[in-house]
Amino acid sequence: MSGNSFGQLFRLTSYGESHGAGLGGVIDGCPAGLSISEEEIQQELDRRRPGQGIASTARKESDTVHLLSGVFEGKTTGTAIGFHIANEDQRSRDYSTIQNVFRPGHADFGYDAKFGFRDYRGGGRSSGRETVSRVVGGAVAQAVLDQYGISVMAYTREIGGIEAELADLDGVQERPYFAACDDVIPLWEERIKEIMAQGDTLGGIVEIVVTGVPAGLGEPVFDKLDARLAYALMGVGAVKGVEIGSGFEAARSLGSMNNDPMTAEGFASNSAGGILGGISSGQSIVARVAIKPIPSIAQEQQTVTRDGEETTIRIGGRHDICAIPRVNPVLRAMTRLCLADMLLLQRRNISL
Ligand SMILES: Cc1cc2nc3c(=O)[nH]c(=O)nc-3n(C[C@H](O)[C@H](O)[C@H](O)COP(=O)(O)O)c2cc1C
Ligand SMILES: C=C(O[C@@H]1CC(C(=O)O)=C[C@@H](OP(=O)(O)O)[C@H]1O)C(=O)O
Repeated sequence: MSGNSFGQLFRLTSYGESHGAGLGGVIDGCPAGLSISEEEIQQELDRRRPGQGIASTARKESDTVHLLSGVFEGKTTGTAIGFHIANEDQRSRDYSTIQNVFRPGHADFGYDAKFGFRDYRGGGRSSGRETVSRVVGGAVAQAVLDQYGISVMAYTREIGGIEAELADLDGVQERPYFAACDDVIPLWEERIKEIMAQGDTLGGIVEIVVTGVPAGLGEPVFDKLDARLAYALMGVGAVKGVEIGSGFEAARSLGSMNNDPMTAEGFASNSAGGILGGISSGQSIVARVAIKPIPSIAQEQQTVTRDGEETTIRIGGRHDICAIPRVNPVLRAMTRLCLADMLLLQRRNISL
């Protein structure tokens, strides 16, 4: 266990740091003969790319993916798929201000406690930039999901406590709210600008909806589909909570309200979020992900040095105001990776 890989049969191993030469990965276990379009992978990367939209870091990267192996004439060959994304705008400067000081809310203290050493050029390995590799992995995983007609949406439900009106969302097939950098709704835009002017940052809630998952996918114990999905999503930086279906609201509900009545036409509601007993019910899978405010704020904060001396820090550099919406394609990618892996595990045991 190195902590750099995700998945059992469909496995992504990633490498790279925010201010190193670049980032990339190897995808193992992808079946042969699946159509892969480099343009589609790039489109997904473009949704996560820094330097676009009001909530984004000013760092400019093209995030151009180079497929190195495992794809020939547009199809997977069944061998390892290697890919690389070069860093182009590191502008690695003098990081001495954070070299020996822990940034509150960031990964510095934890990394130092574990390794006794860290790459202090920006976020290093803990930077949100690490998520480029997940987006490529997820785009390839979608080729497995395409065989089943499964699609995964990730869109914003809430920014800084302001909810998207449900009326806006109901009945809309594509739910684009702040799923890309330029479709922010006015109330959120206002809030982001206001908070940015205060040198502060924001969090929010992203909802994931998966359609087309056949009933019967998952495992009855330990590797339950909901457990694996929560694991996949919690492994993304800045994620502090995952709920499936009615989630935490279920704790305040009643059995008579929370149960999904069953009719000859199917389930009458979806409090379960599409998963019963760790196995898909055939309904849409619904998960909500809580994203914390970006830890790097422009205000002065209380902290300590690596020697334990009290000090203050004001963080400079190029930072997001909110990880949303750049995190949305990352969460979609993790959902895709999780489902592709579960489908291959299931295919090995039972035909679906
Ligand atoms: C897409 C994305 C972008 C992020 N951008 C920033 C950023 O610009 N500045 C920052 O301090 N943290 C940013 N974060 C959050 C940190 O990476 C994260 O809080 C840190 O690694 C600590 O991990 P934790 O929050 O899961 O404990 C970003 C995270 C993601 C997923
Ligand atoms: C560059 C990206 O976002 C970065 C995410 C990030 C962090 O701490 O998570 C901090 C900033 O970069 P640095 O590592 O230089 O401090 C952001 O600019 C990206 O996502 O591509």
